[in-house]
This record gives sequence, structure tokens and C-alpha cells, in this order.
Amino acid sequence: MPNTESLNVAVVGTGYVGLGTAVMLAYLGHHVTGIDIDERKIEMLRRGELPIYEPGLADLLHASESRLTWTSDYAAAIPEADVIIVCVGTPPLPNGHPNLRYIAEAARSVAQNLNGKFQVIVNKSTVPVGTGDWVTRILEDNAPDYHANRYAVVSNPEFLREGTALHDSLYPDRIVLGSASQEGIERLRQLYRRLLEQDFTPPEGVPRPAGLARPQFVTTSLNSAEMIKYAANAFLALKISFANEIAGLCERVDADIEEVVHGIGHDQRIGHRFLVAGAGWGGSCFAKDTAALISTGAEYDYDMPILQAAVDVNRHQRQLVVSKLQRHLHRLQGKRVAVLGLAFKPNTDDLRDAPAHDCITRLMELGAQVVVHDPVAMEQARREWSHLSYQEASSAYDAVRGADAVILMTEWQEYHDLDWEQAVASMRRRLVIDTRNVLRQLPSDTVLEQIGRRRVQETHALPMLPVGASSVHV
Ligand SMILES: NC(=O)C1=CN([C@@H]2O[C@H](COP(=O)(O)OP(=O)(O)OC[C@H]3O[C@@H](n4cnc5c(N)ncnc54)[C@H](O)[C@@H]3O)[C@@H](O)[C@H]2O)C=CC1
Ligand SMILES: O=C(O)[C@H]1O[C@H](OP(=O)(O)OP(=O)(O)OC[C@H]2O[C@@H](n3ccc(=O)[nH]c3=O)[C@H](O)[C@@H]2O)[C@H](O)[C@@H](O)[C@@H]1O
Repeated sequence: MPNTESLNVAVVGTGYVGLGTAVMLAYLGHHVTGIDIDERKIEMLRRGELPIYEPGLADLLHASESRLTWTSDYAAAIPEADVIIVCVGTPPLPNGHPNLRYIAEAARSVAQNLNGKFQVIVNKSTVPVGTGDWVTRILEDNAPDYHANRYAVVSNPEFLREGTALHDSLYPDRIVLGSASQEGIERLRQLYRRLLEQDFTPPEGVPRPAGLARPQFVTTSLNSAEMIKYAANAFLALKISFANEIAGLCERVDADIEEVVHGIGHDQRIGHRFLVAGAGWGGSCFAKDTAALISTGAEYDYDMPILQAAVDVNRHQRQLVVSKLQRHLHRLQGKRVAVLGLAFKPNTDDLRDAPAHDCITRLMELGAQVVVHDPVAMEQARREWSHLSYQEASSAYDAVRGADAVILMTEWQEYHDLDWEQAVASMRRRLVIDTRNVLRQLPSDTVLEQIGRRRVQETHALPMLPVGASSVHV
């Protein structure tokens, strides 16, 4: 094992996880080379620009610049690396199984450049149980001189959330390492020593949480580590779907999901987190990982009805938003609907499986005129959602002006801080569907619909107003 505190690390794949990992490890003092086959990303990173939006990441990137290198050439990074961390994508195939093509390609490229000394190949991508063994086989088949090479394969699942990636990377609850190689585990203990002991100066803007416990160091078999990642995401998705199911019943029996969650959350066995009802979970991983787990079950002829129900509840939840709109506006043909927020959650530009996509698609099918705004994801949407013909607004106020309804899809702070008095005064009809339950007091003549909550502001008829009218009596 190298004696120095600082290791040479190659991070393969510079997406949301790879970038967070590379920058965090450089901040902790390691020398990191990020490798990506996407040369556009590498060029941007070389210019000091980030290809993704993640709060605080640009500052940390610049603070650690001297220990960060970017390349598309495996040969420039792998031979020198003590640790190679694979963070390539594992997107879903139509049958729910993850596409492991990028993992196989990365493993082959790594194998061809191994140096013959002891190197640790870490898999951080989310992969089905058994992938670590399969990667070992790919390394054996492709390393130039298999017998001369010594290496360990370790599964090290990632638990960061987009939007809070730095916080989650620097202050993790646990670091999970699965491997049959004790030597591999020990090298990773060295890699993560500063994290484990919380022995670093917190970067500006990412303070250490008060009373923070040190991360748990969890070592397991390769298979168990791979399973831990899927089980964790499945359980979180399940919690949200449970909250959404109870929210639906709350609406029918005139109870309030927020009061209910507050009440049950004080039971320490339940807790408050990940029980916020809304438009359903989205993002790059929950749908992909629940589908992957169900598809793994199917391979073994093993049903997973609880997980399947969580997925079904989520699908239904996505449709709820438009139903709420129809309840008030009836026919949506020609109605102008403002959608605030496109990203699947605040503080990211990631649009993968964003609930806003389903909502906009449905609104368009029903003939509505859709105007959208997002503080950071508009450009991304122009690239990825070019099949949707909505109008873009340059500000939230512009989106809302003249609208028959506003749907708040993503709880960006900017929307929370809007001057709602001014915003609703410019609407044609004062109907606000808050799918994230974040709005509190709107002008009294506004209908505010939330998820699973008693109608916070009630009105019996929804008047149509001349645009710009400042008040109305109902
Ligand atoms: N996005 C997230 O918040 C989290 C993602 N994960 C998992 O981490 C993995 C990566 O996810 P993201 O970072 O979101 O993916 P991403 O799609 O943002 O990034 C993947 C990157 O890998 C690169 N790549 C593909 N093949 C390559 C190859 N052969 N060599 C070098 N680079 C290659 C792509 O060009 C891309 O830049 C996935 O398995 C995901 O499930 C785990 C925890 C959190
Ligand atoms: O494997 C992954 O990719 C990651 O997936 C999630 O992280 P992420 O998808 O970035 O974001 P979350 O904060 O978990 O939110 C996911 C979705 O659930 C929704 N959500 C979240 C929490 C909640 O209480 N209610 C709720 O509807 C969010 O709005 C969002 O659409 C997990 O939280 C991470 O631990 C995991 O590493």
C-alpha cells in the first residue's frame, strides 16, 4: 500500500456522481484524474467550467484545481492510479434492467491499462448484484498480462442526492465497501480516512452539521454492497409512495397529510424524512432502481409486490396534478397554464424522469397552452425536451401573467420567495396548484390546491378576471 496520505485516483465518468466524487477527493488532498469519453465535457472541465449545475461544486472545483486533471485518454490516468473509481451511467433498458454497456466498456478500457502492481477498481455506479464478479471477469479477460496483474474489485455504492451532493459527500451517514479483498478495503479506508475521521476544514458554504456523528464504516461482501444500494433507494421510494397514498386518503376524509406526517414522524422508528407528499418521485435513480430490482426478482421468478405497488402509486400520483386542474377548469383546451419548475427537484438542472415532463405532456394532449419557467434547467430542456412545444417565459412573473392556472412543479427557493400578491394579480383566473406543499399564504381570493392537504384557501367559484385586476370578491 502506498505510504503517503495522498493517493492517485482515477475517476471514470464525469457525470453527477463522478464530478462530485472527483472534486470531493481532490478537496480531501488526493490527486485525481477524471476520465470521460465525452470530449465536450472534458474540454469544459479543462476550461474550469462545470457541465452540470450543482450548488457549491464550482467553488470546490476551483479550490482543488491543482490536484485535478481531466482527460479522455485512459492511458494517461490508469497506469498511475492507486484507486480507479467507476462512475459511468447505468440507464434503464425497456425491460427495466439497467444497461451495463458503459460498465463493460469502462472495465475493458481500465483492464487494458492496468500497471501490474496492486490497484483497486471501485464500482460506484449502481449495478445489479453479481456485476462486481462480472467486472472481475472482464478485467481478467482484457488485462494485457493477467497473471502479472494484481487487483481488487470493490463495490462502493454512492448515496448522494443531487442538489446537495457536496453536503452528502462530505458528511455521509455511512461508507459501504463490499469486497473479498482485505487489501482493497484497507486502501479505501486510506482513501476515505479524512472523511471517516471528519479531519478536514469544511468548505465555505457547506458547513459541518451540528452534532454530526462520524460516518459508519460498513464492510460487506461484494453482493451485499450491491444489494444495499438498491434496497436503500427502493425503501426511500417506498416511503414517499406511502406518504402519497395516505395523502390521497387525507383528501377524501378531510385530514391533512402534513399534520399526519408530523404526528407519525415523532415515533423514532418512523422519523420525518422522505415522507413529503407531492407529485410523485422522479429523478435519474428511483424509477430506474426500483425497475431494476423488480427485474432482478423476475430473473429468479420472485415477485416484489410491495415495490411494484410503490411504482404504481407513483404513476398515479403524476396524473393527479392534471386531475386537480380539470376539477376547477374543466376543459383544458386553449387554457393557459403556467408550469413553474422543470427539474426533478430544486438545485439541479437534471431533467431525468422529472414529473414536470409527464404533466406538460398531458396538458398538451388536452390542448392547453403551456408556458414554462425554471431558474436553471431551461437550456437543458431545450436540448432534451425539444419534442414538447411549450412556450418559454423569461421569468416566473412572465409565465404567470394571464394564466388560467399555475402549477408549481419544483420547489425552487425563487418560487417560494415570489411576490405572490403581484403574481396572482396578473393571472386570468387565480388558481395555484402547489404540488410540493410549500406555499403558505396567498392572496385571499386565490384557490390554492395542495397534495393531501385540506384546502388551505377555499372558494366556491373560480372567477375569471381581466388580466391585471387587483382584487375580486367571491
Ligand atoms: N445522479 C445521482 O444522483 C446518483 C447516481 N448514482 C449512480 O451513479 C451512476 C452514474 O450516475 P450519473 O453520474 O447520474 O450519470 P451521468 O449520466 O450523469 O454520467 C455518466 C458519465 O459517464 C460517462 N461515460 C460513459 N461511458 C464511459 C466510458 N466508457 N468511459 C468513461 N466515461 C464514460 C458519460 O459520458 C457521462 O459523462 C449510475 O449508475 C447511477 O445510478 C448513484 C447515486 C446518485
Ligand atoms: O441513487 C441515487 O441517484 C440517489 O437517489 C436519491 O437522490 P435524488 O434522486 O438525487 O434526490 P431525492 O432528494 O432523493 O429526490 C428524489 C425524488 O423524490 C421526491 N421526494 C423526495 C423526498 C420526499 O419526501 N418526497 C418526494 O416527493 C423529490 O421531489 C424527487 O423527485 C436518493 O435520495 C440518494 O440517496 C441516491 O443516492
